[in-house]
Amino acid sequence: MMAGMDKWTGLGSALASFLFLWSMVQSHLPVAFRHRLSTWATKLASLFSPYLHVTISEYGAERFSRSDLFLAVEAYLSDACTRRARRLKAELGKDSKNLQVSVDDNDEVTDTFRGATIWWYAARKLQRSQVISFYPGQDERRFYQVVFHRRHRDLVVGSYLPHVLEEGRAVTVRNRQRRLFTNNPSSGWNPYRSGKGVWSHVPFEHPATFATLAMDPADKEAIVDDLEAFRDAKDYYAKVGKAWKRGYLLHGPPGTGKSTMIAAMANLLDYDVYDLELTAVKNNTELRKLFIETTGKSIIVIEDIDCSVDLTGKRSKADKKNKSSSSEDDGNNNPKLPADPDKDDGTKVTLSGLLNFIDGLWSACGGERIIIFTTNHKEKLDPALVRRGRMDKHIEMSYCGFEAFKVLAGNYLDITDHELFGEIRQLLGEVNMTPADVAENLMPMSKKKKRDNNACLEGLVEALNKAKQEAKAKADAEAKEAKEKAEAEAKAKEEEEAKKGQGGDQDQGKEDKTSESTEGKMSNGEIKGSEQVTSDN
Ligand SMILES: Nc1ncnc2c1ncn2[C@@H]1O[C@H](COP(=O)(O)OP(=O)(O)OP(=O)(O)O)[C@@H](O)[C@H]1O
Ligand SMILES: [Mg+2]
Repeated sequence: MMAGMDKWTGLGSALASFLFLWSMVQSHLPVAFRHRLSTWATKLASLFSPYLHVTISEYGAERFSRSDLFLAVEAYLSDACTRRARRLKAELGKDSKNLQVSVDDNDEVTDTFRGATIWWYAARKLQRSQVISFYPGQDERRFYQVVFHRRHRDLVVGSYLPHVLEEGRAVTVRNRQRRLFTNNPSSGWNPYRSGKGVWSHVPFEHPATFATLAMDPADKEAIVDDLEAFRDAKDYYAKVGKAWKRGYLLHGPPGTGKSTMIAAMANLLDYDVYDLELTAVKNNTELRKLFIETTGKSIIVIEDIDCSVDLTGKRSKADKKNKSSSSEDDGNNNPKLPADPDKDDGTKVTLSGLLNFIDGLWSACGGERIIIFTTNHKEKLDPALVRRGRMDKHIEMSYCGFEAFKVLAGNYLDITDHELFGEIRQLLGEVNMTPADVAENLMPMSKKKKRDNNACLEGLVEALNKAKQEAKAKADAEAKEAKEKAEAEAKAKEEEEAKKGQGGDQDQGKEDKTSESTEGKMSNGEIKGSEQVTSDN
C-alpha cells in the first residue's frame, strides 16, 4: 500500500517538474522557434489523423465587417444543431423579445449530411497585439471550426458548407427583428466591438402601413405596385445589367406624410431602415464606409436632403468672397489649398460623393436596396441628383384631398360617411390643409371626454373655415401689398423718366461742351505730336 502511494507521489512530482521545466523552456525559447515547434506538432498530428479542420473566423481578411459565412454558421447552428448540443447559451436579444439560444463556446455539436458526420466547435482566442489599444477586449476573436473525415472533403467543401450558408441566411431572415439604424459619428467607430460600429440600431416598430396612409387611392396603388415589382425583380435587374436598387424622391410641404410613407414602405417590404444623418458624415470616404456596412433588404433614407449639406457643388457666398479676395491678393488664379482645412468646410460630403453613393460602382454591393430622399423644396435640389435613373420615381406628397381625408376618418373615427362629409369635401377643395393638421383635428386627446365623432368633424369644419378665412386675409394682404408695390414702382418710374427728360436736356448741353473741349485737346495733342515727330526727325 505504502509502496503504491510512493509510486503515485513520485509520478506526481515528476509530472509537476516536467510541467515546470516545459514552461521554463517555453518562456526561454525564441518566439520563432516556438512557432515552428507548434507547426511541426500540427503537421505530425495531421500525418496520423484522418480528420480535416476548416476554421471560419468572425472577421474576414479585410477585418472590417463581420464575415457573412460566420453569421450564417451562427444562425444555422443555433437553428439546426442546438438540439444536439449539451451546452447552450441563452440570451435575450438586445432588440428582440425572443430568447436566442446558441451553441456555447468550447462545446461540440455533431451534424450529419448525406451520411457524413461533421463536428462543429465554437471557440474564441486572444490575439496578441503589438499595438496598445483603447478598447479592451478588441483582440478577442471568435471562430467556428468544422471537423470532418478527409474522405468527405469534396462533399463538405462543395456541398455542405454552401448548404450551411444558404440555410443560415434563410434562418436569419426568418428570425430577424427589423431594425432602424442611424449612423454614429466617426470618432466612435470601432469595427471590433459590437455596438461601436458605424451604425447603431433600435427595433423598427413604426406602425404605419399603406392602409393607414392618407393619399389618393390611385397614387397609393401605383406606389405599392412599383414596390412589389421591385421586390420580385431580382432576375430582371440581373438580365438588364442594373444594380438591384431603386431611388425614390418624396417631396412636399411639412406634415404631408413623407416620413410616414417611408415607414409604410418598410413595413410592406419587410426591410430594415437606415436613416442616414448626412451632417454627421465628415467626407466621402466615410459615406462609402457607411454604405458598405448596410445590408441588403433595406431602405436607406436621407431626410431633408436640401437642408443636410450644400450639395449644389457651389461654395457659400462668404467662402467665395474670401477666395476671390485672397486670389486678388497675390494676383494669380491658381487653385489653392485651404489655409486651415478644418475651418474650410463644415462638411465635405460633396455632390459627386453622394452621386457615387447612389449609382456609382459601390452602389451595387449588397443589392436589394431602396434609396429615399425627402425634401420640402424639390426645386432647390441639383438636377443631377434627382434625374431619372438616380431617383427613379418622384412622389409628390400634397395637401389633404377628400379621398385622403376619408382614409383618415376611417383610421381615427371608424366611419366611411357622415352628413358633414359634403361640407368638408368642398372646404378641402378650397383650403390647403396638411394631413397632419386634419389628423390632429380628428384626434382630440382627452381622457375624461369620450371621443365624439360629431364634435371631431365639427371641429375640423371650424378649423377649415378658419384656415379659409386666414388664407383669404393673407391673399388680400398680399394683393394689397403687390398693388401698392406696383403703384410705387410706376410712380418711381414716372419720376425717373421726368428727371431723365430734364437731365437729358442738360446733358445735351454738357455733351456739346465736352465734345468741344475734347476736340480742342485732341487738336492740341496732335499738334504737339507732330511737333515732336518733326523735332525727332
Ligand atoms: N398622408 C398621411 N397619412 C396619414 N397620416 C399622416 C399623413 N401625413 C401626415 N400624417 C400624420 O402627420 C404626422 C406627420 O407626418 P410626417 O412626419 O410623415 O410628415 P412629413 O411629410 O415627413 O413632414 P416633414 O417634411 O416635416 O418631415 C404623422 O405622425 C402622421 O400621423
Ligand atoms: Mg418627415
